[in-house]
Amino acid sequence: MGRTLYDKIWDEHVVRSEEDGTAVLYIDRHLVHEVTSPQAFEGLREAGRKVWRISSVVATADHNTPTTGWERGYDGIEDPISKQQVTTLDKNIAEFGAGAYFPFLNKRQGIVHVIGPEEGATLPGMTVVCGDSHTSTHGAFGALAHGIGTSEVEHVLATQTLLQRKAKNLLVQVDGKLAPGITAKDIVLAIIGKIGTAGGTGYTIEFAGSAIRGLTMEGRMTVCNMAIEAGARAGLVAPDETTFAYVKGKPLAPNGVEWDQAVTYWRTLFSDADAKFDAVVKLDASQIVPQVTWGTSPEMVTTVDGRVPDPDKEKDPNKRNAMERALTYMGLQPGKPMNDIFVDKVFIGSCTNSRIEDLRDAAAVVKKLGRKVASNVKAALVVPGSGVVKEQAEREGLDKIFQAAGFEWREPGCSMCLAMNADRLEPGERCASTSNRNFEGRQGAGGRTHLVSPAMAAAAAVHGHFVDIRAFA
Ligand SMILES: CC(C)[C@H](C(=O)O)[C@@H](O)C(=O)O
Ligand code: SF4
Repeated sequence: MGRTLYDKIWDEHVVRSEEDGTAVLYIDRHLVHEVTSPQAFEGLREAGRKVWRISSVVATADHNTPTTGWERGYDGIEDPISKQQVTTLDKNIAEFGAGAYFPFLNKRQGIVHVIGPEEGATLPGMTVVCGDSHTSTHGAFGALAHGIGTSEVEHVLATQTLLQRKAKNLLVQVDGKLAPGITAKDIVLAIIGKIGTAGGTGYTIEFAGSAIRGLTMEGRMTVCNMAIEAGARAGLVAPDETTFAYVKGKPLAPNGVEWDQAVTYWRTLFSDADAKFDAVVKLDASQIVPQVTWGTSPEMVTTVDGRVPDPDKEKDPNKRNAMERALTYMGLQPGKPMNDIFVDKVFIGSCTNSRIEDLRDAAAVVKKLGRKVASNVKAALVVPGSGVVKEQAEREGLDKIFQAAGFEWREPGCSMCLAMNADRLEPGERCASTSNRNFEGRQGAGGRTHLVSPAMAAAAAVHGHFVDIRAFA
């Protein structure tokens, strides 16, 4: 019988299977950041163990790094705990080693899920892990990428393997042509709106169909990034010419004869025509409208031309309660048109949407509208995902477009995606954000997050409220 892409990568990496279904998987790439690695390195130290395969480790500091004040060096990290996390990673890498390390202030530093692919550290067919739930991002390359916990980080460092149970196969098939202005972010929010945040629980999702094929690598990464918000630990897109073109020439990618051999293998990485999926979900891309979340979970999402839903119309009492609570937290009334929601801050960044294409999308909207950030918007941040993205954007003059319109052009990092550094929302502040999570307090205690695409965030910044970008896309 045919195998799915997931089955193929899984089979290729099983070192040993137990009768109860657990398997020992070999791990090819281990991405490391400062939040989930300190105890893992400490564990190795205490046990007197070394890292099994140093070259597999690619590390960076991203969650706790500030996005301003880099000229002050480490003194620019105001918060002592943040500073300690960043310097602890420096020390651990100095002691244990890494295949590549991009520390704070390094030109190639950035969000771990942006720099992995950018450095060619993420390749098709690999098993990739990181102590971070959004490791699913790397599945865009046809790599089996799992987020893991700190104790598993230690286990992988020490043994190069991970204990896993095989998930079921879910195919999410998105066919058809997207309307102008509709992006990968809208696709994935629409998927989550349809299947819910538990829809992918217990599955590895393969995203397929002509609309997924038509996405760039940046777009595919946006989709796979949010597979975890759909409940799946891993998302996949089969590698193809778009993938190979992106990977070719990246610093850690194979070259010469090894490149040819790699591509020959990568071309075998697809789900066979007779492969069996445990579940299939289909979406028509042409029907997807710009998405905006209204609540405190990514599944609480609607279209920009829609209205805040009414809990009274929900029959399921649990759902009704969750909706009521979300609306209270978000300070929204049922029935309010989404495009009447005014925002206090705008955040364009995060491992979902901080790559060059995302910044181009946002800048294009700013340029087209020819307006400045609206007076009710206290701050509009543009935070490139890495130093490499930042440099590329500056070469293209995107920084000038943003700055001329009143946006702040920042240094790379996780920034306002989560309140672990200086960038955050104040209680009650409402934000149009290109990130991936909108639960209570995510961007700062009492902060209110609306998840949108970069183009939608840029349009909200200059209008001061959500607008349907299809009107000028
Ligand atoms: C800090 C880290 C462990 C966390 C994650 O696992 O995803 C963070 O990146 C997030 O997005 O919430
Ligand atoms: S950008 Fe946000 S979602 Fe991504 S790794 Fe950083 S904190 Fe997590």
